[in-house]
Amino acid sequence: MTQQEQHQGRLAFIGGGNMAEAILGGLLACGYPLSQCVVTEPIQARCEFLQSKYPGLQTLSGPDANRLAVQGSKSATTTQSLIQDGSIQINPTAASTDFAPAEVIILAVKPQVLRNVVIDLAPALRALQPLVISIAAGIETSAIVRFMADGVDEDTIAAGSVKLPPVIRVMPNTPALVLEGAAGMYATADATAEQREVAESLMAAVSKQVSWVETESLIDTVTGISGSGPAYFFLMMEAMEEAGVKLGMDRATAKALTIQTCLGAAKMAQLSSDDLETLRIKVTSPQGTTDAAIKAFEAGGFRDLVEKGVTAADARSRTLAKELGGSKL
Ligand SMILES: O=C(O)[C@@H]1CCC=N1
Repeated sequence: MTQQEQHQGRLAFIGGGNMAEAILGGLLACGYPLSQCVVTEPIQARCEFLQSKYPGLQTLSGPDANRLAVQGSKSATTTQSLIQDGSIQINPTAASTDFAPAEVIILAVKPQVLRNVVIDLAPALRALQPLVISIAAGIETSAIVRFMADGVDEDTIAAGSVKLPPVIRVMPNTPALVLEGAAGMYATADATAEQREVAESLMAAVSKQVSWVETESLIDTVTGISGSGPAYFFLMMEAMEEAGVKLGMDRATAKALTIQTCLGAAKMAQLSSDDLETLRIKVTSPQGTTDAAIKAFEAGGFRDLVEKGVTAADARSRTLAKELGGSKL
């Protein structure tokens, strides 16, 4: 989807943390109209930070903030009375103080609070049918659908007289903060091709790699690879920096060489037509220095260890789904 074609509808971020900020920042950098965005965030200081970073951004706090962001306000008088009774705090200098209903909702709250947030929004979501995009780790679309159906009996849902909005689940990663994200996406069957495209174009603003998965359980694997993955590379870089220091190098030099090596290797891997193994072999002269290092890594079970790490993250994502999306909650 080109920038001209990019969806520019009313967008509500529910939660204004790091990932919401990354996605918002990327969209604004791509020309998404600021006046079409609203961010809800319970911490007032965080709202002020976002307002100063993105002048004119509409932020909402207070008990009615999420509902107002999703369903809009019937009139300026209604908004005024919500402000007066303390139900919401708005940015009065925002580019837009008109609260039209949102077409796309990005659920960017912590997984632990997602259930209550969605249940609170359920009537508005059912009435307005926005596209719902969740970036919460470990919460399955079926749980989100169940939260959206809160208060409606199963027979009514099954009969189709109450419709639930489609849900697209995304696992982004923190390099989105520097527009270098990698994201995995999964859509429920009722999401249309156009809605998938809208979600993809929003995520592509901050992610160089966007991959759809056909089964939702693969989102747990995306979490194990790219969601948690930046931390694995940071760990590897920490260890390399430390090794350099132990061998007598100053920390700043060891750090700078490590970071550039990581970046350079990633760029080669991305641009080269060689596979990863071939690239490794090309650096490794027989009986040379790299050969010595690789043998030490292999002897220490490096590949097994990496597999164990990725598998542990994947398993934790599945457990979170049970803990946070379970019907008991
Ligand atoms: O560690 C976590 O739970 C989240 C999910 C992926 C990255 N961070």
